[in-house]
Amino acid sequence: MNTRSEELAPAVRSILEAASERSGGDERVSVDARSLSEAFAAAEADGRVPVIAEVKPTSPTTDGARDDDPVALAASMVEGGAAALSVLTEPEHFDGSVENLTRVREAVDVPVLRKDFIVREDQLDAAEADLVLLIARFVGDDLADLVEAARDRGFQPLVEVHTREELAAALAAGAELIGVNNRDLGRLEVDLSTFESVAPEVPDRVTVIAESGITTPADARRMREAGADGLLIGSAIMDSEGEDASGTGGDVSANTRRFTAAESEEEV
Ligand SMILES: O=P(O)(O)OC[C@@H](O)[C@@H](O)c1c[nH]c2ccccc12
Repeated sequence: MNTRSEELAPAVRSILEAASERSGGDERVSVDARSLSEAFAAAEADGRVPVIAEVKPTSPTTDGARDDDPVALAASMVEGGAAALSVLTEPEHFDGSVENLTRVREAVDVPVLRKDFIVREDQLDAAEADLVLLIARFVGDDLADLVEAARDRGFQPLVEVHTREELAAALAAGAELIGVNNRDLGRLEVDLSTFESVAPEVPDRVTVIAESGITTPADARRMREAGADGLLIGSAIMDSEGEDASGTGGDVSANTRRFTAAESEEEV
């Protein structure tokens, strides 16, 4: 593994240590995946911004945790127009679980991404999902093998990058779905100009998703103008803070709608 661990934030180092020790599934999974590109096309046809809404109970950069039922959260996200969902399965730092993912996927009919720190092939077998995240920086030279291993099982691999170098590695590994993470895993800081500088290098045939730090509808429009086919949004949708008298700040469905409706006339 080529993780350049000396450049990683301590929280991320601890996440990776835990990930390398986590066991995978006993049996190889075989999934019949729901297509992300079809889900994005359906959202576009309907005038919705294609949003992957993320069920993330907590994270190293979040204060507090949300302990609502993940299935109820997922249903609200779909009601708010989310084209797809992302479910954290990392247990130690994000309060996620494979069980949450499985229950959510059974309850909705949109594609579901498994969000975790996969570093070995057997870890792909821990759960069925439509998409799996592979983080270029953490898998290093194993990227092409993991992309292939994921496809062999029926998953659509989403390869996460943060720099142009990682983008080049993702393309060389045959990635067709690429997420540009605006969060730097070294300092854990978010900068939306990351997407703006990396996205122009992505070939048209590749689907590109802007990840992290999208907190307002204006941010969503900014990422779309920079070429995002879809947006991955967690905290701003999960947020129960900022609840106003009408309670809308904590309403996951309304929070989702703010982003899916960011390009429509009646945007609020
Ligand atoms: O909560 P945000 O800033 O909207 O970010 C969502 C998502 O991009 C973020 O959770 C994320 C991006 N890449 C990851 C890798 C692992 C865990 C989490 C992530």
